[in-house]
Formats: sequence, C-alpha cells, structure tokens
Amino acid sequence: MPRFAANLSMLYPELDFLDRFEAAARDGFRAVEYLFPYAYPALELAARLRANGLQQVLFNAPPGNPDGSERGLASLPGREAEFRAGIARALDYAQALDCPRIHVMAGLVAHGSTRDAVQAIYVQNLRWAAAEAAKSGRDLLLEPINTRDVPRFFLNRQDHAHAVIELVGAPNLKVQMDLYHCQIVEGDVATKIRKYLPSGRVGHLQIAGVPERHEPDVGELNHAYLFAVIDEVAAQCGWDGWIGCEYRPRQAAAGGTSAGLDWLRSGNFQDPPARRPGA
Ligand SMILES: O=C(O)C(=O)[C@H](O)CO
Ligand SMILES: [Mg+2]
Repeated sequence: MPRFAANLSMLYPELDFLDRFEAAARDGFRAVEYLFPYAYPALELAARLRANGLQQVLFNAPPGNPDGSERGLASLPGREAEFRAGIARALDYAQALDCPRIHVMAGLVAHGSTRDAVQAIYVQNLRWAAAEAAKSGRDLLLEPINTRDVPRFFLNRQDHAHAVIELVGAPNLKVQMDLYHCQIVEGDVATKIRKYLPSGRVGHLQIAGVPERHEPDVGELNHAYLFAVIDEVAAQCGWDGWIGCEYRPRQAAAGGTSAGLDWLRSGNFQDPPARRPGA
C-alpha cells in the first residue's frame, strides 16, 4: 500500500516553512521530504521532525548557485570540487535528520557542451558520491526531469537514469521516479512502473497532477489506477518506498493545502491521513 510523504517545499505554501511540519503531521502524514534544508540549522529541522513524529525520507543535495539558476552540479565540467563539498554537506544534514536518501540533481547542459562529455563527468562524480554515501548507509537518487519545466536539464528519461546507474555500478545509486515528469516526457506510466519497480533500482516515487502540477486528482493521470498498480507490483517485488506528494495545491489560497487532501482521505491507502485526534 503506498506510503505518502508531504513535500514541504510545495505543500502548505500558505505557511512559513518551519510551520509546515506540524501542518503535515496534523493532516496525518508520517513522513516529509523537501528540496533544500540548508537555510536552517539541522538541529532545528530535526527538532521539528521529532516534535511532530515525522520521518525525513528525502531532500536534495545543494543545487549550485543559490539563486535557482542552477539545478545541480553533478554533470557540470569544472565544478567537481564544489559538487563534492555539496555532497559532504548533504551527508552531514542526512546524518542529523536520519534521512536515508538524497536526491543529486544532474544539472543543466551548458551551451556548447556535448551530452557525451557531460555524461562522462556525471558518471565520475556519481561514482565518487555513491561511495561517500555508502559509508553511512545512505542512497543517492537520480531524477529524470522534463525539459518543459527545466529547459536543458541533462537527465530526462527513465531508461537513461537506469543506464547511468548501470554504468556507475553502485548498489546505493537509485532512481527517483517522479511520475509527473515521466508522463510529460514519456507517458506509458503504468507500464513503466511495472517495468522499473521490480528492478530494485527505484528508490523513491513522486506524484503530481499533469499538466498543472496540482493535486493528483486533477489532470490527465488516473492516480487511483496507478496506486493500485504500485500496490500490486510492490506486493510482488517487496518495494517498500515512499511516494512524495510534490504538487502545488490548488487550495493554497482558499482553504489551505489541507482542504485539497480529499484525494488521499478518500482513498484506501496505508497510513490514511485521517485527521489526528484533536486536529
Ligand atoms: O523537480 C522535481 O520534480 C524534483 O523532485 C526536484 O527535486 C526539485 O526540482
Ligand atoms: Mg520530483
């Protein structure tokens, strides 16, 4: 049965970030993910997790320039030292937050670079980073991202991500399979879940409605069907990962994110976010 994690970078935009932990717990989530923890002391974040009975299941390694112009350093020529420092910082935060997995963003293909040259740097950086993460028993994740949202992003397809993992050859390097991006880039999502979940190389799933990236009950994907497929395949292969709810709530302005969680409350899913006593 799917286990859902609240993505605190996108859910609860009506609240200050540090207040989103309590809101997610109040809505029944038992796990959270978010993009970048680095603006906050790790001990403060750990305290919010503990106070609200939440697990941290994912966050991202530093993306490069803090102005958002860069989306990862892993494939960028000449930025290897900065990449390694970022991985070290991410691993420190993962230790403090007891977080088992870190998303390492590939980065944007620089104008004038060739994809082959970029891939060689990517593989070399990932091989080093995976060995570092293995020292503390953590997984690193690669996420194919669509180029409509992120033009020039290097990694876009599930088969490419799995090929890179094959090249790197590290058992703790896995795919962050965001079904929103998968639908936009490739489609055929249910078949790709059936194909890739049993591989043992999918470390995390994420969902959002397509194309608006709102709640999963808005848009062209039938998530109730996809959740049933995930249930069926996970029961067969033993996949026990989390599904990150990485969407922009439609209700953020009106009734808040919570009002938009009926898609989850109405479903027959594990850990249904029934309202906690006293909520
Ligand atoms: O863009 C996404 O879908 C992600 O999950 C990245 O971690 C943030 O850009
Ligand atoms: Mg994602």
